[in-house]
Amino acid sequence: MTLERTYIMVKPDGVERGLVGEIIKRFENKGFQLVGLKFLSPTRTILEKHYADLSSKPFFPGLMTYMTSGPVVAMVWSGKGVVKAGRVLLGETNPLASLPGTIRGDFCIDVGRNLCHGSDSVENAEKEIALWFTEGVVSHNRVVERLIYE
Ligand SMILES: Nc1ncnc2c1ncn2[C@@H]1O[C@H](COP(=O)(O)OP(=O)(O)OP(=O)(O)O)[C@@H](O)[C@H]1O
Repeated sequence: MTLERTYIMVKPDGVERGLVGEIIKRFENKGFQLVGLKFLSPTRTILEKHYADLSSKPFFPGLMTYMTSGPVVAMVWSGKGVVKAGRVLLGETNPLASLPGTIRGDFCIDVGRNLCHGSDSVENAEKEIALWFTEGVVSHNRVVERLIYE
């Protein structure tokens, strides 16, 4: 079975605030599989590609300053429906509109400090994985698979 994949990134505020483990834990608890993980200081070049569709927005310069303010944790998670479910785990783009129980609903307030990124479609997930994980990801058959999927 080829499972869906998504690109999840803990942004610099999430790293600085010590929420990397908490964010990973929520994806692990759900049953999704971690297949890519790295800690890096993103360049403007990669961020300009990642956020290309937002380049004309008034908040774009601030977004670049925020995203280059420190290291990020880049991850690829795999599982049934993981793109949509990942966005549910993250919460709304605006944290004040996010319900308690979501990452943004529980841990942040401002849209420009919303802790994490999650791909918004299967197509964009694959583009983002290709951008951030040029070296590829791990291929591993977990033994717990039959306890998570029927
Ligand atoms: N009005 C805004 N003011 C400041 N920053 C914003 C604003 N809107 C979006 N952003 C920032 O740009 C990021 C990307 O915006 P987008 O509209 O693609 O939302 P998203 O897909 O929910 O977020 P992400 O791609 O980070 O998961 C947001 O997560 C947020 O950090």
